[in-house]
Amino acid sequence: MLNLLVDQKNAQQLAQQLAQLATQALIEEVRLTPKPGLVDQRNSGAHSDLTLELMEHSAHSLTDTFYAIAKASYDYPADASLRAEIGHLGRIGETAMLEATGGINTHRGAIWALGLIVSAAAMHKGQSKSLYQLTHTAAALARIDDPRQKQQFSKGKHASMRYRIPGAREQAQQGFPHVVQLGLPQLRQSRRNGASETHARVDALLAVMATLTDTCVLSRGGLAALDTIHHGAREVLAAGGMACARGQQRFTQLDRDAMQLFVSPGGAADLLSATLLLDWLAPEPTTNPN
Ligand SMILES: CC(C)(COP(=O)(O)OP(=O)(O)OC[C@H]1O[C@@H](n2cnc3c(N)ncnc32)[C@H](O)[C@@H]1O)[C@@H](O)C(=O)NCCC(=O)NCCS
Ligand SMILES: Nc1ncnc2c1ncn2[C@@H]1O[C@H](COP(=O)(O)OP(=O)(O)OP(=O)(O)O)[C@@H](O)[C@H]1O
Repeated sequence: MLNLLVDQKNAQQLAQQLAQLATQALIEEVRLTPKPGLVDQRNSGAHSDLTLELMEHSAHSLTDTFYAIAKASYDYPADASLRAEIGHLGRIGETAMLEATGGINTHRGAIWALGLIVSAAAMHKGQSKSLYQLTHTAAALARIDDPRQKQQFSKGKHASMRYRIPGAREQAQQGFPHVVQLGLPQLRQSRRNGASETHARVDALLAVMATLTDTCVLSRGGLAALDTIHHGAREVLAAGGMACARGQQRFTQLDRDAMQLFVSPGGAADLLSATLLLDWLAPEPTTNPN
């Protein structure tokens, strides 16, 4: 699949492939189990209105949006006109998601993060395998003002202003530092250490959670809850991660804390999807045995 992507010259085929990969990243994120406070295969975490089935249905409803974003971005520069178009398509995607879920927000933050990465990959015609090039291009697009963006209330914006912390917008504008510097390196390090793919992915989620100013957690639980989540995630990793018994014991505590505080690290989950997508688009260079 990856070789095909690199050789791809046709806008339509590339768009199809990117849309499938983005959808797959969402599906694999939600199926990953266990995740603290989040929807997974065990339960709905700290969500009374979300289920695994609804999240998967939502993910599939977004394939057309990712396709349209890739098609519009193919071989284009990150300029004001593309920003306006991608903003427009992103909002159509949000509407499609709400129609598919009966008005429930399942993937708003994910449309933003994955939409920008899909756009960047298509701008480079699927030919860039460089993590930095892809995230720099996505960031350049995110930094351009969207002329058609309405000034409306959002819980994320409110939390960002109230606590004076960066949220989803800034994470993208800075080139996804929690993915590039934390999630992806942890995913690959855990694999190298011999962890199973599931454990490596949970470790990657925890590496993001350990410092992310997640407006989902802040909106519901405030700074004290965010501190508990940060501390808990760090402790699991410090105990050796999910591949070892002590890490798993500490994880159980974090899982209980998230449920008791009734918080869900949705922003970290979105960035795990972004980590998976970038892992596929910009695979780790294999060392030459010679
Ligand atoms: C920037 C977005 C995410 C709005 O974010 P805002 O902070 O206003 O808050 P909102 O509460 O609606 O959504 C935030 C969501 O982001 C995720 N999130 C929360 N904290 C973080 C964080 N620190 N880092 C990354 N993601 C986070 C969570 O899933 C959360 O639910 C986005 O929906 C938007 O502006 N869309 C407009 C359409 C657009 O321009 N699309 C272009 C690309 S597709
Ligand atoms: N597995 C997951 N479980 C829960 N949320 C997830 C998961 N994966 C991604 N998310 C992200 O978490 C966000 C959920 O949003 P949030 O928790 O703010 O829900 P809400 O309905 O807007 O708020 P609230 O439930 O507090 O009223 C979505 O935008 C989505 O992108």
